[in-house]
Amino acid sequence: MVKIGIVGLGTVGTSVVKVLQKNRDIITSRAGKEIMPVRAVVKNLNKKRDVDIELTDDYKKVTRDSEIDIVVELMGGVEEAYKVVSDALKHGKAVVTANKALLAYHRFELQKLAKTPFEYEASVAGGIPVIKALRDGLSANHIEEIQGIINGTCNYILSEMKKGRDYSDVLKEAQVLGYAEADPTFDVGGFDAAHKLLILASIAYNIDAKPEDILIEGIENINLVDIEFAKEFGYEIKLLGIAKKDNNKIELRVHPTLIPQSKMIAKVEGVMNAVSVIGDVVGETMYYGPGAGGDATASAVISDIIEIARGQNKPMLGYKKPLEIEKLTLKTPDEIETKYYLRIAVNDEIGVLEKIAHILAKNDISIESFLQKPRDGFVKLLFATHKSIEKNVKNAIKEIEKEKFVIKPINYIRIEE
Ligand SMILES: NC(=O)C1=CN([C@@H]2O[C@H](COP(=O)(O)OP(=O)(O)OC[C@H]3O[C@@H](n4cnc5c(N)ncnc54)[C@H](OP(=O)(O)O)[C@@H]3O)[C@@H](O)[C@H]2O)C=CC1
Ligand SMILES: N[C@@H](CC=O)C(=O)O
Ligand code: NA
Repeated sequence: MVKIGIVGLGTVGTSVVKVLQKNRDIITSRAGKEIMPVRAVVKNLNKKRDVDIELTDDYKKVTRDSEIDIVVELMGGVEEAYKVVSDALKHGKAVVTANKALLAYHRFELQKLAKTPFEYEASVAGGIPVIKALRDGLSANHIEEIQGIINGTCNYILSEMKKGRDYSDVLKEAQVLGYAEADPTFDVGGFDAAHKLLILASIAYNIDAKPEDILIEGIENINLVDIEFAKEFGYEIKLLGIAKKDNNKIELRVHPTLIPQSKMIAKVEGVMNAVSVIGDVVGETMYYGPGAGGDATASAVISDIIEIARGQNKPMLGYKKPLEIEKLTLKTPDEIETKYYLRIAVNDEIGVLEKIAHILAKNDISIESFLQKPRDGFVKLLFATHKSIEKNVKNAIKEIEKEKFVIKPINYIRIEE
């Protein structure tokens, strides 16, 4: 028998206990042993629970109990969770976690500390086994690129906004459905997707970067005008996490992105996630499934528990020896190169277009297409650029915004084709 202690009995923890019971037959056969949840750590002992399990509010009763084999961390947060997980590792426990925020900051320290198995499938794209795909299935490949919809809450919000629904109503619904983080600004601000991207990048490239090192933009400023423009021009707007290798450099970024409707990833709706991984040997592979929610996440957490119960012990990030190839360096956000959509609201005056075109050209930005939409008393100018450098685009935006004919801050969305 394998005994587990669960730290955190919220959306995911409760589902883990329920699924271990509901699917006990198949889980026991696959693990070769019975898996028994013996105790759960919670913050509030007085809260009513949906599952019957011994409770404590002292995590050491799990991390230091000699009877417990695996500590499953499902409490969230960074420093408190780090304390719990490192205590478990120091006391010889195997660890399973769904906590991407913890891993975004501490994965390399935890890797050093872990002498016992450490699994984290649920931390990226919920129920999709993308960590196992990248760490195991694609381990013969140099990874060229990863692109993914890796936040279920944002994809749900963007999908519902297309139906004309209000942003804040949909966000509230995502919280009720158990998709959102305890603090939903992590979702809509792009930080949760960034945490996941950093985890994927560590497996793909062994790169140790922190959220502060990369470009992160959320969906808070996306509005119906952008969504309608996207539709009209054959694009969908998705929050993407992107990792791209460019010689010995790597770019990591999270931002709302215009994607042609014909692309598979553009068709991913609601809470579903999708991750495309391009390997130099295999070519493009794609993984699709539910990215958030109690049961989908529990499916991934329990797959890790089964793997440990079977006696498997793999290197945490997938590397048994130091890299033989040259270490990649991280591009600064300013160095990123992609296409951009700019929406500029201006007074309807002679010479405006010429002035804007001049500023763009001066900053080495070439226009791919252009559209002008008259509105009551002003004009909306929509530009799509050819590939341009982020720093030049930001400079051009600043310069154009200084012009008196510009009546609102300029909106921009990056394009991936
Ligand atoms: N929800 C989802 O779809 C997914 C979530 N995740 C990750 O899984 C983890 C759990 O998420 P979720 O279940 O949604 O979160 P919830 O907020 O629903 O649950 C958190 C649980 O942890 C307990 N807890 C929080 N802080 C402490 C503490 N200091 N000491 C003891 N217990 C504590 C809470 O106790 P109490 O009940 O008493 O308040 C609660 O039971 C997070 O890391 C999240 O990012 C990953 C993939 C998907
Ligand atoms: N809040 C996250 C939960 C899963 O990781 C999301 O919405 O994707
Ligand atoms: Na996963």
